[in-house]
Amino acid sequence: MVLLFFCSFYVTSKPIELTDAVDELFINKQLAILQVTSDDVSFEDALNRYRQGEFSPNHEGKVSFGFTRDVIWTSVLINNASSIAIKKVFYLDSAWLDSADFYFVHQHQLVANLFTGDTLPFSLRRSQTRMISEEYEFEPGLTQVLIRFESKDPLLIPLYLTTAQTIQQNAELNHYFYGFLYGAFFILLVYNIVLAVSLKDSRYIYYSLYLLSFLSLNVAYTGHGFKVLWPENLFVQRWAMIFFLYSYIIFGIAFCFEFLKLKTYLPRVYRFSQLIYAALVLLMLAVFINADQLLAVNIGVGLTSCLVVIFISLGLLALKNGHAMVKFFIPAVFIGAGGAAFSAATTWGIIPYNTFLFHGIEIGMLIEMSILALALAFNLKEVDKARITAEVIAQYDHLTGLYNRRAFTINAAPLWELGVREQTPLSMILLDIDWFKTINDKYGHAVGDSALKAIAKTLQQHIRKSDVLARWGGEEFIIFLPNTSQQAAIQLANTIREKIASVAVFHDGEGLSVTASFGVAEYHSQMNKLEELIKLADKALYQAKNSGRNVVCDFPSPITHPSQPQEIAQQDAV
Ligand SMILES: Nc1nc2c(ncn2[C@@H]2O[C@H](COP(=O)(O)OP(=O)(O)OP(=O)(O)O)[C@@H](O)[C@H]2O)c(=O)[nH]1
Repeated sequence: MVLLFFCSFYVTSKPIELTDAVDELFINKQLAILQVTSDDVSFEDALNRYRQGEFSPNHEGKVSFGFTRDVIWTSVLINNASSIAIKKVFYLDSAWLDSADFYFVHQHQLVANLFTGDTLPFSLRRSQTRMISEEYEFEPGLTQVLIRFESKDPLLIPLYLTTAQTIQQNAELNHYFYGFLYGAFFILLVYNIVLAVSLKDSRYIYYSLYLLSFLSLNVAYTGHGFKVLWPENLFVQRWAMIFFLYSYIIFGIAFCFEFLKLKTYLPRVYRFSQLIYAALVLLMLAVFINADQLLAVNIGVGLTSCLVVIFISLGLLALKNGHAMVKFFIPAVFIGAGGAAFSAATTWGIIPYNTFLFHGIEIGMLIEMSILALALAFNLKEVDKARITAEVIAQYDHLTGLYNRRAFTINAAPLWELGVREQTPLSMILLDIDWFKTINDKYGHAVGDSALKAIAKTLQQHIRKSDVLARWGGEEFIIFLPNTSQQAAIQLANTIREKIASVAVFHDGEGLSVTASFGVAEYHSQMNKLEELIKLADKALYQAKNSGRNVVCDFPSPITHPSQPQEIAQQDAV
């Protein structure tokens, strides 16, 4: 019996020498494995089968056994060549195993059996590490450790022989890593929720939900949830990860559809979007009602691997149809969903397990989320630019490029207020092209437009930077002159009047002369509003029109000249 026992050690693997072992040793290669379909193989059966040589060596260090209802029995031999007991910890770099049951055989006796896993409330675990672990004190001599693994989640058993101190040191590094990761995700989340609320743009809402579901999924599958948020609740521990996995898929697709603006760029796919959402929600309901945890995770992880293909295909199609923002989307999802696909594939056992690949989803998603946030910020900049352009356009008259009536009021008001407060002279010139209807009727609207542009240019050339010039109406212009007396305004009006009359507007090679009539008014202390000054200038303009046109009339202050406007100069009209 003893001979058989030692022979079987020889067949499977060599013992791990504790006195030589480094602080943290990855021991999957030293495991001997028996995969059984029924879970009624007892410890004694497993030990017998080990002794009969039914366990196979795991020389390649296989970690992932994929989605299986099988039970995995593993055996590892530990030799303590010293004369004192040595404490070591079996540490699984996985947080979602249903059960990991350890049986310690020393000198042909079962000396300890320790059960752990997700089927126990977290508080009942002897070892309170986030990942599954079990501490044991190895007596001098050879100990065989048989471990039974079972899970309704992917069967992933990256097994380390380590020490409590090393776990503590690693935990600190982990705290930094997850502190950074969750901090970064949290900032992105808050930033996008604020944008979603303030801009009422559905893309930011779906982005926030996509981000939140990934964050929740990560909290669940890394074991943070079980350790901190629901340590007693086995039901939540069983279903939270699956729920968040499906939420991540559904909101990922919803965000993709919104970001790619399917309605505009891929209308054919858009027609099916409601159907796709409904199908995904129904699928989620079905897997929960069916209550088959393993099947649910299997389908979920499968869909996660498909997301990268769906995202990139739709992205390329949208790009082809002219959606410029996709230049951000494609690299982002390539990295993010690509990382998720690698994590899924390594979990599934399609590609060999590697801790970097397993955490690919976290790094990938962080990069993806940052690029997408950048894209949304870029979009914000574009929206802002468009808003500013619209605002600028709304201020100017498109034909002459001068301020319009609204912009005139906005720009003149503060100068008016300042002048009134400081009691400096303020003047207004209102001018109207003479016989403009006749010009339009006789030479056409295009010639009328050229006249308007030529006059606008003349006006611009004669005013000061501090004056406010605008197109007041159809063929009317207005100039507000701060710090200008009526006398100076009249002088300027006459200069402009003469200049307008001398500027030729061409029609079929023939130059036409255009004239304008001017009304000038000055602020006086009984005025309260800018409009009152404009009204006076308008009265003076009316007088100018009645006085034969191509003249400047002023409206003297009622204090010195109580009633009639005065004609200053007159020339023949067109
Ligand atoms: N070409 C052109 N014509 C315009 C524009 N805006 C207004 N008008 C024309 O300007 C003309 C103004 O005519 P009226 O108000 O009768 O004035 P008027 O012919 O200049 O006569 P008086 O002002 O009394 O000298 C109308 O025929 C309008 O159609 C424009 O942007 N372009």
